[in-house]
Amino acid sequence: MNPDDPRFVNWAQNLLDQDDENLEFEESDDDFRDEKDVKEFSEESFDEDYFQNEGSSSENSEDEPEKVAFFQDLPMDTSIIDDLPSGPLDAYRKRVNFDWKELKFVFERPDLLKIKINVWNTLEKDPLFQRSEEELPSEEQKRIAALQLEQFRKYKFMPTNGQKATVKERARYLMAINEALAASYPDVSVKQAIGILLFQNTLSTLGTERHKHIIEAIWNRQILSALALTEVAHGSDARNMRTTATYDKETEEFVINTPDFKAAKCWVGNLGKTCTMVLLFAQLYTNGQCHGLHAFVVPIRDPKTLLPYPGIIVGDIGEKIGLNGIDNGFIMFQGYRIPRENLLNRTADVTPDGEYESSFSEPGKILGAALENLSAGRVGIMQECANNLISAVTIAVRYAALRTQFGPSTGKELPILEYQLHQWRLFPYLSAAGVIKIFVADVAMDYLNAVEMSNTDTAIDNLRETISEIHAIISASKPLISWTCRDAIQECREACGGHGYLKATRLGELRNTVDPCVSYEGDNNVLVQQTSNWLLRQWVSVLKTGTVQSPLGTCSFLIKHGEILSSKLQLTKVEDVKNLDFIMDCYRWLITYLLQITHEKRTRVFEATQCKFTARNNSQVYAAAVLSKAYGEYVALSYYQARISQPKIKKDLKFVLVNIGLLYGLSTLDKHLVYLYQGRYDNNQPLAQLVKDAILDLCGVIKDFAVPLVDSLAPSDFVLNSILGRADGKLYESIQAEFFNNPNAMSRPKWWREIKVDNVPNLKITSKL
Ligand SMILES: Cc1cc2nc3c(=O)[nH]c(=O)nc-3n(C[C@H](O)[C@H](O)[C@H](O)COP(=O)(O)OP(=O)(O)OC[C@H]3O[C@@H](n4cnc5c(N)ncnc54)[C@H](O)[C@@H]3O)c2cc1C
Repeated sequence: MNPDDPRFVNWAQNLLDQDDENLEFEESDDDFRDEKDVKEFSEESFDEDYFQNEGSSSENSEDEPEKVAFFQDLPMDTSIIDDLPSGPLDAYRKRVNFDWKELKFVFERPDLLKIKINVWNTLEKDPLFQRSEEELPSEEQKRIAALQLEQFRKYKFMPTNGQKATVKERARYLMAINEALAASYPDVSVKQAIGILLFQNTLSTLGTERHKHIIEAIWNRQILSALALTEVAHGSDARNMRTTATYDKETEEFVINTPDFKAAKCWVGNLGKTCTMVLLFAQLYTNGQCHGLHAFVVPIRDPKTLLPYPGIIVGDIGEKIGLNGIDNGFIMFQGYRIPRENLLNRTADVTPDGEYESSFSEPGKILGAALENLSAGRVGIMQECANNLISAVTIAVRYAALRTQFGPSTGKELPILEYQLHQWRLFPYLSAAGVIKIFVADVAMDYLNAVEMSNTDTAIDNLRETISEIHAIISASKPLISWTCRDAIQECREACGGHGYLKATRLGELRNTVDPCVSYEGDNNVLVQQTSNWLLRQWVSVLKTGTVQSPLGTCSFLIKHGEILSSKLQLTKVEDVKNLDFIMDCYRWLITYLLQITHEKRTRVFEATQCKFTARNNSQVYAAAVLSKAYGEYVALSYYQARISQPKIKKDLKFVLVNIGLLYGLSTLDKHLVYLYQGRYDNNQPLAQLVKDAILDLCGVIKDFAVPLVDSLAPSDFVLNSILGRADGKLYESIQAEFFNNPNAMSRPKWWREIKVDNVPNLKITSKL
């Protein structure tokens, strides 16, 4: 395998289970299904307890495993970070004693930051990556993004020690390179993710020896691909997709057909204009029998001419709300033939004479491959959204520190950052940015560990349970983070007032880039159901056997469910709630309570309808959906708490980290208070009031370090690319430059004659002198 092999991202699209057979709320181990379903690499592999083995259930202690900070021992050379230019933001920067560069190394692993800085410095100098002043037509955006991708592929960003590093470390380096690209050129990053990284990853996990030459061609820059799952009439519901690949034993080929327009593959990135090959998901038929969705490599355009081959109708879907550098396309096949070998056959194959054969020997490895296929792209989205969230809050906080409005007396205006209402709007998102940045970095390592474990030949305890738990974590986290980022960007736009609406702030681009993240790689509202189903299985297990399968410890507390649900709050003062342990206790109670009411509701609906499908669907609102959200927040906070508890973190930095952890925790908990009252956890204590008082106290504390905090989170000005977010604080200078220098700012419009009014009385003011 190529040493640059990125085993970290995948675009295996949304093989989401919506089957009524798939409801596991009562019995979790008597509903095994046949092997076929697993081999289709659907989320169902996780949704069902195929691999649940009673003997291997981990009887966890309530103590959660220690999550080790993995980079505190790396050399922290702050000289790799440029100093910030002096300017009006210094007034806030001088309020703190901590070194913002040292804080940056809590948020970013030094070696990964170095890689990212190298990417950004290289792109900043490259003429092809200079940004246009004007809005370009979408065709031109596509041309430039395609050229930029070609150029990006030529750079060697992998550090020299990368060749010697483990597969997991190389994957982490590649994630950093991709993160750097996504933060600065999202269109190019998505094109690369789909066209190269995810394609290569799927070939590695679902393909075999016979596909190695295709992987080599990818690395030799001879192929750009697309991943085609979604159809016009079906996205989340992959099982009902209707594109077929029917085996013809006479010619030893598959014949691909699109029955009608509703079954056309669509929204597929790179498909519109640029890719030459497609990774196609189609229903496999042999001898008249359907074997479900399988993956095929399908050449669609002649690489020399970029013209489609006969038997294909392919095109671009047209202009989108954003990301117009990407050519999202549609495709229909009319009796289109591909060789038998183009089936990705790691888990099932078709013999030359048309027999369907499955190989089901290593379920742990297959589940690991499924995790890699389904989750890699989601982890990429989590990183991308974390960085976009940081960009948005950086712009809004720097603007708020510079923008003055009103004041206690004439001539004494206050920066809007000083207003409590403004702090309350922005700081929960600023805190979320810090918490999520750390959470994503650490959960990505756990994800890579699980993938690595599934690729080793030695038997590993709890591997299946670990993989299922990682899948549950990611299925809650991708929605949590993309929704948080979406909401944050809108609040930041509004927090910058009218100027925030200028294109040159970049808030609009950020908004449009993050927007589809809630839909692709698993629609958020569908994806969170994976998490609640996993949690419900743990709940059933704990009720029946007193055990849970939670090797990472994210729900091992359920073993004490009785004690948790009977506990009551004892609160007297605001300091009682300004405590991370208190917040974590509240979350443990909340998750346990939500599990109880969700399970009761699901059981009630099932008893009334005898339909698992209805029971699952009618226990989402005010139950399973909230449960997944609360679990996602809890997991994010527990990773964060584990990291900031590292003794090596300096006291002054810890002060910042603890306060933002508290604000994030309390402001998310604030939205769930109704459940804490409904379940009588508060026992008539003044919980709501104390939480609100604490939030406002924390806003007042964070105000004084908000600017250096964003300095430690923010990328360089080149990456941020916002006239309101510049590190030098030259706010009005950059607004003036934008007004004065925008193309045609002061020229008379070419079409002035069309609006000219004749016979206007002479109203010109003339001087009396
Ligand atoms: C910018 C962009 C790029 C994309 N790139 C690709 C690509 O490269 N390749 C590819 O194959 N696809 C791609 N897609 C498609 C994307 O993967 C799908 O849009 C996504 O899977 C959602 O499917 P859908 O659009 O059919 O929505 P649907 O599944 O029809 O969902 C519509 C709405 O119904 C809700 N819903 C559905 N089922 C349920 C349920 N059981 N309970 C409650 N609510 C439900 C969903 O939450 C959603 O809000 C892309 C999409 C976008 C926007």
